[in-house]
Amino acid sequence: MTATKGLEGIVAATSSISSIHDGVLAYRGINIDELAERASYEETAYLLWYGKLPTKSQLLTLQQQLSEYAAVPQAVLEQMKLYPKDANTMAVLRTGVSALALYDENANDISRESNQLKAIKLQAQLPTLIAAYARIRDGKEPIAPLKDVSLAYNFLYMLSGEKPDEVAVRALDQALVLHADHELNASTFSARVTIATLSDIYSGITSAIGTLKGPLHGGANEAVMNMLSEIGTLDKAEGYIQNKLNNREKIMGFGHRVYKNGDPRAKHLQKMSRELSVLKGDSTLYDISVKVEELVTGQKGLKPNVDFYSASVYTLLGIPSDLFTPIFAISRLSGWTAHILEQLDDNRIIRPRADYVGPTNQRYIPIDMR
Ligand SMILES: CC(=O)SCCNC(=O)CCNC(=O)[C@H](O)C(C)(C)COP(=O)(O)OP(=O)(O)OC[C@H]1O[C@@H](n2cnc3c(N)ncnc32)[C@H](O)[C@@H]1OP(=O)(O)O
Ligand SMILES: O=C([O-])CC(=O)C(=O)O
Repeated sequence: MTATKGLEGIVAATSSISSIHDGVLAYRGINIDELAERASYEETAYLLWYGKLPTKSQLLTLQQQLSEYAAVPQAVLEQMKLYPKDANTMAVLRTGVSALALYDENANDISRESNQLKAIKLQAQLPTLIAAYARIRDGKEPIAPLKDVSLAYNFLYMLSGEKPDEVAVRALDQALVLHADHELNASTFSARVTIATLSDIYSGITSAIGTLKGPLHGGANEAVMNMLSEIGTLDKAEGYIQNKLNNREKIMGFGHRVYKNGDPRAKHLQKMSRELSVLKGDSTLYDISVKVEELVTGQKGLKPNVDFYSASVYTLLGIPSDLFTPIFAISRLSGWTAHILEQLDDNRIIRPRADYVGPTNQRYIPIDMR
């Protein structure tokens, strides 16, 4: 038995949810470029869950369900008020989702019907949880979700209490479409591993949130923003990046396990970043990002991944950087839960082997002889 570090190149599941072939990402066979331009996040979530695009009435039903379930139990909000105000927002989300399970009497029902409904409920509740904590830690009261608005609209509204503008809603909606699923990425894999033991969906999602949190995965979008803030001005970009590369440090938002010739989602986020900069009349962040890309791609051949331009997009939307990875979770929730349903449809416990390389033929030494 020989191990492959990081399971690179290992095919660990069959799936019909999303595919990456020759650098093309597709959800249920539809190219992400087309979905990014034309689909709403709600349509995308439906597509991931049910395998086909919704009809008008199916979409309406989903939108009504998302509205109906968006409120979170008051007890969970009260607990959030007791969390430290400087808690890591992904830790808050992980704990919040875990708490939601305590108030769901069907939490441990793993039938397909119940899991599908819980997937919709979690999709509806995640934005509410995140927006509530963002306000609580700023000393404000959470804002109740609106009915009959899109998920992107509701999230922006619950953050500020103000009607978000159309451009911001469309930009966030498109970012959510782009992040919704990505084959067997680390967090999806951890959700599948958890659920394959026949554990409940909340456990699967808390595993996934914990996995997404790391800076080599979803946490990279916040790390990109920290880097752009440290750079500060365009003239400092070159020295900053050169110094990191000389020290063999990783540049966040670059590289990918699967894409070696570029991430097909990055161009959409770059375009969005450029357009939002123009609207804001300040292109500092965008210009620094482009310069960083030029340097990193030029010197290392590494291309930006989905996290790189999302950092400037979210900042230009006025969103604080510690909400970037939670926003990624809002979007990936549809992918995670689609994979959970798929795993349970044809389940087998996921249990690979390890190539043991430690000492052998050792004896027990009594404690007073060690
Ligand atoms: C949503 C997502 O999860 S997208 C990924 C988000 N993560 C990041 O942006 C973090 C930065 N990127 C990385 O750490 C990596 O590229 C990963 C984690 C995405 C992929 O990791 P792997 O597939 O294991 O790539 P691996 O680490 O083998 O990279 C190959 C080489 O490129 C280098 N490299 C990879 N990414 C970077 C980077 N961002 N900056 C500098 N060098 C890099 C590695 O150091 C390695 O060099 P070496 O061969 O001299 O040791
Ligand atoms: O697939 C991966 O390894 C990382 C990921 O989640 C993505 O790129 O969306």
